[in-house]
Amino acid sequence: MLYINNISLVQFKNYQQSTFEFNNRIVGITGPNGVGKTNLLDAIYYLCFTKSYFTSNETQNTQYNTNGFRLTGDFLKNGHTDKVIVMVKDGKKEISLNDEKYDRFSRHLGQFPAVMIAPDDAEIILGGSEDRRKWLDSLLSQIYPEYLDHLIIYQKILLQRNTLLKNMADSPNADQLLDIFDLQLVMHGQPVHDLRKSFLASFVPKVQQLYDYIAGTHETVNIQYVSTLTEASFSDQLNSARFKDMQVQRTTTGIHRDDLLFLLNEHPMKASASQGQRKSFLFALKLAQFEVLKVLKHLPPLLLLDDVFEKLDQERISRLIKLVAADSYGQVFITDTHAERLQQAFQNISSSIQLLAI
Ligand SMILES: Nc1ncnc2c1ncn2[C@@H]1O[C@H](COP(=O)(O)OP(=O)(O)OP(=O)(O)O)[C@@H](O)[C@H]1O
Repeated sequence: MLYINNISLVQFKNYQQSTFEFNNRIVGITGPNGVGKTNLLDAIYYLCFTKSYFTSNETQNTQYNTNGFRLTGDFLKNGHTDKVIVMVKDGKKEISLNDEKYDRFSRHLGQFPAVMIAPDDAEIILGGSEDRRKWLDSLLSQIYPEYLDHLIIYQKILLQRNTLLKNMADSPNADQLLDIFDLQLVMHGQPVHDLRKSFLASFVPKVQQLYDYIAGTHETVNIQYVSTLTEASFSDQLNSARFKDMQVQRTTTGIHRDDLLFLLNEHPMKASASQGQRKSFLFALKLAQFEVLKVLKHLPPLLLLDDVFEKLDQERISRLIKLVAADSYGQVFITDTHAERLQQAFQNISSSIQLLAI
């Protein structure tokens, strides 16, 4: 099991200096709008992921008019206590586990798995292809370490290739260089494509199952993987697009253009699904992600649920609460402006909840 027992926040967003003790598997965080409920969830997320869920700009995480923040959390993982400390000062970040500093933060990733579900996640459906790739990349990087390695190299080569395309006139051996870049793009892009494809094929049935449960009815959901690499071999595509790439001065084909098409009853969700249906789908997507991580990490991740009650009808809320209260889930944090609503929802299923009023 994975639990966080307590957390201390110093100069993190609106928290000057606060400590919270968590003594239950289900923790409700309540209080009026703007009091810092989401910020507290984000602080927990930060300790697990070495970054905020919402922004990579540390100035936004640091309390106004201060030059840094500190987060400390005591985790209980399979019977052992682990202390994680994050310190950000004057733009410099240090992270330690049990007083040992990390030289690479990526080593921390996956040790304390967590899944956040927040209202801004709607961007995964409504935003651009970049939002969907970001979600998929973050998930697959946690599952397959080699995925992140390929992706980082691919992006580096892509940048170099695009720079070359912009400076063709100054590069006498541009064609040879492009040949080398293309080989490397294929070498690192193809495995990313293959992992995205095989993962989604096994992931969609899980999402469908969870969607049906939350919605309480069957509506077909699907995730189509849209990639130029499915149409022809990547190296052929790079070859045939080379002239065009030179004209537009960027790489027009490859996994950096991939997208996911979310469908509800075979119609694009972005255009036709209601807000409640979209939200139910996002829950299904994130809870399927939770299940995948749980199997892989051999323990249930922390589940951080922000503003879950908005836009869901009573029936869907009840089913969701019943699901996350089940023993197969680990520690769950839920924010809500209404303490009574939260308490009632868990009382209805005879589940205990710690209510933390901020
Ligand atoms: N860097 C910062 N320094 C100080 N305060 C900040 C900083 N960033 C955000 N805040 C404050 O944090 C508050 C927002 O907190 P948060 O989003 O956690 O609220 P919430 O309780 O989740 O609200 P809601 O119920 O509306 O979702 C705002 O009052 C905002 O002014």
